[in-house]
Amino acid sequence: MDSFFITLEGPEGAGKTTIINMLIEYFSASGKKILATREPGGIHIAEKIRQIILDPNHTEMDGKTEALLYAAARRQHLVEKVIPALEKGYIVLCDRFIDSSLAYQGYARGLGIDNVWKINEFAIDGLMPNATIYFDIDPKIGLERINKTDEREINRLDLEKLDFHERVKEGYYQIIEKFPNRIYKVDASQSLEQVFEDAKKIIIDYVEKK
Ligand SMILES: Nc1ncnc2c1ncn2[C@@H]1O[C@H](COP(=O)(O)OP(=O)(O)OP(=O)(O)O)[C@@H](O)[C@H]1O
Ligand SMILES: Cc1cn([C@H]2C[C@H](O)[C@@H](COP(=O)(O)O)O2)c(=O)[nH]c1=O
Repeated sequence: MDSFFITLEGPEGAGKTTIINMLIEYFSASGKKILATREPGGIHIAEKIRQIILDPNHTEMDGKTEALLYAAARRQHLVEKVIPALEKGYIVLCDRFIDSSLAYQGYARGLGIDNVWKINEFAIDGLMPNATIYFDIDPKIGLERINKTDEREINRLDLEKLDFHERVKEGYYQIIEKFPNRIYKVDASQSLEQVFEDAKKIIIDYVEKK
């Protein structure tokens, strides 16, 4: 069976984690080999790097250090988990990947999309996602959602000003223009059921097309 590397992207609280869980339940029930994972994290070393990056007390973290730590976590996660799963024929659904670095560090943090692309080129060795689902949400609504729930801790990036989160969304829009054939946009302000239906259709259409 063909393997597929599919990433989910978007601003805070867009619904990626919730929808990934729904997709895993749906596709596992239909007998597909499917694996959910996340960035930064998904394996021991990358989860440790996640703790360092997202600790709300680490306010002194330099932007380039932040970008390099995300790229380091990405490298280890790819080598240890994503590539082996793809080699075994899995559909890998990954909550965030390189586009997060381009939007958050490259654009919103102001390091430059091209500069952040360069350090990530070294980390990913050409392994780009086959397809990416972008969850489009007004950052204000996304932040309201995460502030309302106890299911998730508020991290250092969540605590950035609204202006930063608005720039994250603008950054994603620039990346969508750069990769129009890879990135599929879903309106994440719809009901959870409709967002799930839209994301599921994108995956089914993509997997069947290949
Ligand atoms: N379409 C939706 N309508 C209403 N609430 C939603 C919707 N999607 C997600 N939520 C709720 O918003 C909160 C955040 O969702 P979730 O954790 O899935 O987002 P996320 O994209 O993974 O966020 P982050 O990347 O910031 O961790 C959860 O409480 C979830 O139940
Ligand atoms: C991979 C990646 C992530 N980020 C940011 C985006 C979020 O604010 C956090 C991760 O938290 P989540 O609840 O798991 O979404 O990290 C980033 O800035 N750059 C990246 O490359």
